[in-house]
Amino acid sequence: MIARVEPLTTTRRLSGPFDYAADGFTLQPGSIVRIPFGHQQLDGVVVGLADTTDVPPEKLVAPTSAREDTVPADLVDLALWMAEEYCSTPARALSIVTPPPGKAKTSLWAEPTGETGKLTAKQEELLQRLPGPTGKDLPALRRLEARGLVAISERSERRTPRTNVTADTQHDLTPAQQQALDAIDAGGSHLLHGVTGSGKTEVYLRAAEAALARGEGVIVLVPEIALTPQTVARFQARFGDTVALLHSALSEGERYDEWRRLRTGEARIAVGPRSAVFAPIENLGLIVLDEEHDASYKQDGDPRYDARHVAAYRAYQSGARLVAGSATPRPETVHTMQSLRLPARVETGAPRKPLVFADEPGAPGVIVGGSRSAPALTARRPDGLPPVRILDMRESHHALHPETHRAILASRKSIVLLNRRGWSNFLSCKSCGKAWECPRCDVALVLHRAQHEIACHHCGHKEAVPKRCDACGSLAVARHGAGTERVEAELRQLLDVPIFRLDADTSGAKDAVPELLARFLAAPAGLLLGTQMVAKGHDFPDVTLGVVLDADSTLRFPDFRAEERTFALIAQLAGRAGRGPKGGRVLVQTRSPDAPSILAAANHDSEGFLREELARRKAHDYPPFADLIRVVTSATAPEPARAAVVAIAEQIKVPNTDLLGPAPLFRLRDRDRYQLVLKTHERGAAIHATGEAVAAAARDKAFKEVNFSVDVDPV
Ligand SMILES: Nc1ncnc2c1ncn2[C@@H]1O[C@H](COP(=O)(O)OP(=O)(O)OP(=O)(O)O)[C@@H](O)[C@H]1O
Ligand SMILES: [Zn+2]
Repeated sequence: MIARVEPLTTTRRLSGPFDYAADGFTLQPGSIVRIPFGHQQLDGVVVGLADTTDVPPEKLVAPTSAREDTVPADLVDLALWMAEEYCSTPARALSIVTPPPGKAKTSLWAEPTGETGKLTAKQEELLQRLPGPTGKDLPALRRLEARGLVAISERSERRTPRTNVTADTQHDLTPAQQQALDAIDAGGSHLLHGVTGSGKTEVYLRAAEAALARGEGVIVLVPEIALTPQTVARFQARFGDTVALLHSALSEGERYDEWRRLRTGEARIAVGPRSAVFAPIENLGLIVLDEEHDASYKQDGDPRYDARHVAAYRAYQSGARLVAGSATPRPETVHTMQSLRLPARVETGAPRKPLVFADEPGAPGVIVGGSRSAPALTARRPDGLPPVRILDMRESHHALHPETHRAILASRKSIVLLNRRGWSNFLSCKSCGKAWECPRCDVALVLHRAQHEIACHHCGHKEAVPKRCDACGSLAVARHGAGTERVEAELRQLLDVPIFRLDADTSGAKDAVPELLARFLAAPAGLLLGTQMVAKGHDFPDVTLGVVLDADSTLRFPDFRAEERTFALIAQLAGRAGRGPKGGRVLVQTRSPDAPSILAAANHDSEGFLREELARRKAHDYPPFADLIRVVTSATAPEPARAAVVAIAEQIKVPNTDLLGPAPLFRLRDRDRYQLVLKTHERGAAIHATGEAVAAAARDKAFKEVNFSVDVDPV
């Protein structure tokens, strides 16, 4: 018997599989073997078995060992598909689906056999506490074992990840929820397009229950575990130990045990971020993609897979149902999946009353683009969503609009979003104009006052805050813009309620984020301030005010997704306010008060936004009407990177495909970069041609120093 093995290496220069003699091993596709490879020993994954080989017998060698844990065969197929789909290599794709390192932890366990005998009082007591772990009583228990009174065996011991425990409250479904559930149960792929707080999670829970009842397994994908502790807790509360958690913050032992529990079928629901799409679940019946618009579903390293696309393939491969849920779905998803609508919030507790704020006599209403004197409209929206007011900041020189200022003072509990961390975005010299830039990347350094440093948000470079300009010696250094750190300091002057700041600077330690979210949830009064992290799916019923500062910051990125991101961020933040019986409202500060994405978000009009956005995409031939593939080359000097991308561009000849570029990108981590973008109507052919062209360039000795990265469906 011959095993075809892909050695797990990261180089692009090697193309397997390679044949090994499999006699003496019980191997199957998905077995993991240690193999001699040239002068080294490597791990490899068996991708197929054969009876014959072209390798001459004297050269044919055998693996040195095989691991007990194996990759399910369908995940081997999935990885090989992914290698092609993302212009990666089989080895890189396979290394994503292999089991985590580690092994089961075992301990000794004692049980009474039912035999009786003469016992001392101490021994009597010992028997009373069984069955249980032997612990420090092992010697005494061994003596009882010798007399046949006790049986001692080795048991594997689960290392359980720590999570928030919540009580389970099962609701009777609303008619809209029931209709959605029925459609999901009937099979196929669906987009659950429900406004924020419409009870999407309850629909996922019921769909999962139905899958379990059919004997099927479930995968639930969430953006980031730390930011979605409530969703995770609700699955655990409903389904207990049949839920396994898969994410990177687990210890090695926990990760191994959770993987193993899924592999053996002891656990049947995997919950986790994007990599949980590779959970080893047999007879998969349902994949849930919560907050499907979230950018974290895209993997940054090679292969640059998109868990949403992989989930769709895996659902197709296994015949599983697929549910992608969001209040702000991507245009792509709306275009390709059948939509189920949850048009209104579920009423929780007493019916929501219109909120009257101290600064605003009379009823608040939906006032878009209005000033403080604009007449208040209706008392509350029929869909239960909070009214949103846009505040024009074009004339303002302060971080907070006077109305925002008053509203924050009047609100017990609020959330403020500013999608920029640090104190100020950049520093410049007032006399010579020098701007402080990263020495390794072409970007400005951001001031972090608490750390007394200026830092690069791309590579992590840090230096001391300059006291004078090193170009002209001037002492006048200007600080431009405001980030979360600065706004926090300003708010502290203003407020006597606790301020919880949530951004990449405050969320470093393990468990810091869920702990901060739990403290904010429990606090009777407080203000949660932070970057987009504050706009995720949190459910804080007593938040009555949501504020977005500098709402057009995401619009200023030159990217066809700028509108989509802006709309989603504002609508999601708005969705955090007014979820309880007290209701609430939202203020959006912006210098682009007429931007369609901002107006649509202020009206909670995702249908209108999607209609216009899809029309715009169609007019400009962007996804979902065309596919994009991005190739980036980088090197420590501009010329090799440029020459390599030109060589690739020259080799790609695909009909119905435009090449945009090559064009230089900004320098990153001391590497000069060039990019080429393919815009294509022949997805398969374009991927294939790109893969070939990049592989050829990677093999070319002239480009030995060049790194290549291919991004299919960049986000
Ligand atoms: N049928 C129901 N009856 C009463 N309450 C419900 C019902 N369904 C869900 N809820 C409650 O309504 C609240 C909002 O639901 P949930 O968090 O599932 O909304 P969501 O659509 O997932 O929101 P988001 O998009 O903001 O994440 C939760 O507290 C949930 O327990
Ligand atoms: Zn840098």
